[in-house]
Amino acid sequence: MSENGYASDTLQDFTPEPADARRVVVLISGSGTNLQALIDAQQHDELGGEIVAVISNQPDAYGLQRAREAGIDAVALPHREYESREAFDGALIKVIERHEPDLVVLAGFMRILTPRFVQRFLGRMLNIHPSLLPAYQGLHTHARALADGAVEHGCSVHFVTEELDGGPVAIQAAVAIAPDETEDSLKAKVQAREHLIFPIAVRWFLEGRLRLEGDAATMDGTPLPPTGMRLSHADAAEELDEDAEE
Ligand SMILES: Nc1nc2c(c(=O)[nH]1)N[C@@H](CN(C=O)c1ccc(C(=O)N[C@@H](CCC(=O)O)C(=O)O)cc1)CN2
Ligand SMILES: NCC(=O)N[C@@H]1O[C@H](COP(=O)([O-])[O-])[C@@H](O)[C@H]1O
Repeated sequence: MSENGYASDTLQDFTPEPADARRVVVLISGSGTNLQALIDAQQHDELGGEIVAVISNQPDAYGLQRAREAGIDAVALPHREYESREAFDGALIKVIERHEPDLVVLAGFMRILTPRFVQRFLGRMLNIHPSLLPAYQGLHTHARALADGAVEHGCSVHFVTEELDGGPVAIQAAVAIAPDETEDSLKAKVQAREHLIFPIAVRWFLEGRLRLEGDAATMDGTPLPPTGMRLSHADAAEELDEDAEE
């Protein structure tokens, strides 16, 4: 019996895992600027875990080079070498599970994942999407927002579910669309925000603060609204600075 009267076997171990014990696998398809933001956060002890592997369905993705330069296991798994989406996802599951992740991160991963894959990692898989979900699910979000004459756009970090870009949102950041905005200038604005909110979302998940509970994302046990938490540029910078001071 412990001093406080509880049978020792009823006491849970509340000691959080050390940050370096929390393992992250990142899936990419391209340039990897979001991956780089995660790598940079890790190197400044702001990620709350360690990226143990980067996997790309595109063998020539520059993000694989970013991983190698950071000393991270970089794996090319060309989806075109598989006869079906299910076969590719099956191979992808095996590669991921070899690295025993606590979290799978989609950082510009451009393949729709099968229900089997999603169910395997449900609740521990986050995606960054270049719109203010639920607006503009799918592809070509910047061009669509411009074509609609939208005055606001942005990005969302969400839990991945079977519904494409329909999972519960954790964090959003918004940008204003200028009258003379181009697709390239809008993409640059949005990506600058992505590089701030994605590392924050990953860290909050690895710390156990951000979770998927049923159909809702929760933060410190409180359900989030369908559009998650809206972080301003100042909020995000402060969140990262605070961490840097710890
Ligand atoms: N089941 C899910 N799979 C994926 C999700 C999700 O929420 N549920 N998020 C996407 C990421 N994504 C947008 O954020 C996205 C990626 C890819 C596509 C898409 O249409 N892909 C095509 C191929 C396109 C190409 O190669 O350029 C396809 O897979 O046939 C839409 C949205 C990741 N997966
Ligand atoms: N629907 C998925 C999608 O469009 N994702 C988007 O791909 C880009 C990848 O850039 P990166 O490779 O430089 O991180 C990011 O802007 C991300 O929001």
